Amino acid sequence: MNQPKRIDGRRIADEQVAQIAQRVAALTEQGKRPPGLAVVMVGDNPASDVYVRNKIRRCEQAGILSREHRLDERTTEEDLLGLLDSLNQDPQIDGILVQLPLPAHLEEGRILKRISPAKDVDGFHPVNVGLLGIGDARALVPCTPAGCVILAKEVLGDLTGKHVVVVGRSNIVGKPAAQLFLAEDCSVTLVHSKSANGAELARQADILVVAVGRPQMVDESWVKPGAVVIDVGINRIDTGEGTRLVGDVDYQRVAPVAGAITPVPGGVGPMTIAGLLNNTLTAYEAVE
Ligand SMILES: Nc1nc(=O)c2c([nH]1)NC[C@@H]1CN(c3ccc(C(=O)N[C@@H](CCC(=O)O)C(=O)O)cc3)C=[N+]21
Repeated sequence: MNQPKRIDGRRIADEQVAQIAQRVAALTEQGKRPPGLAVVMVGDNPASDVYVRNKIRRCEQAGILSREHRLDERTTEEDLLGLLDSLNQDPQIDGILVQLPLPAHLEEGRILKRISPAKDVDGFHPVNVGLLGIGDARALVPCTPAGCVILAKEVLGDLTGKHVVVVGRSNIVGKPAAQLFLAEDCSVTLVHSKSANGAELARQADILVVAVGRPQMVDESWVKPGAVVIDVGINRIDTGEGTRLVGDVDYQRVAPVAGAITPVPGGVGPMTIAGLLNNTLTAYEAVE
């Protein structure tokens, strides 16, 4: 394997955004409307703020129309559902994203179900979850797991027969990542907080995907020499002299063992946004 160890998610995401921008430019040059994305944010969470700004900036780079809806922290569920209904009907809007986490008084499940599956660019609606589960190509697929697959393919090429261990079983990353790698003909193991022997299972992975939300939890004892390690975590930790972003993987300890590894930042994060733009264009193409 003649590959650099550090997988440059930012560069790969830049390439994807450039490709999306070309496809969008080809549409608008024909006089067609651009694809449109609505980002809905309730309350202000400083981390969400950064992500939402990144999303808007990337939309601009790609020529995708973006609209930001910032709602007060105390917005009622009724008002939020009303906004989603109007976005579902809006002919300029192809993709709707409700930034998570939501304030506690809003029930996430009910809200995510209100987004039209055709505009569900996060891939969180039960219809899209189901389409992904049965391997239907019409599914809008969750952006972060889609980015993980692209990064693994960037290093390994065809993934057929690879053993993927996914650490974490969330609906937004772990479970859909398992489905997407299965669709690539991988063998897939899901490891989670109740697993009896997580590190031992993880050491069998050709591709280790870590999405647990615990800073630097995975060390070299979880990694088979030469494995491809994909770190989904983004945790802000206090270093004593300011804060720093770290993943769920202890990069310093794991990098010497791994065949390739994604850094944080600059790994999976930028790929998530590229996936969002890609889904917005896919949703557009389904209606135009
Ligand atoms: N409905 C919904 N969909 C999401 O996709 C969603 C969400 N809610 N809530 C929050 C998480 C988090 N997320 C990230 C996106 C980009 C970066 C990203 O671009 N990170 C950069 C920079 C990070 C930084 O500087 O803070 C990097 O890793 O290099 C990170 C995290 C999307 N999320």
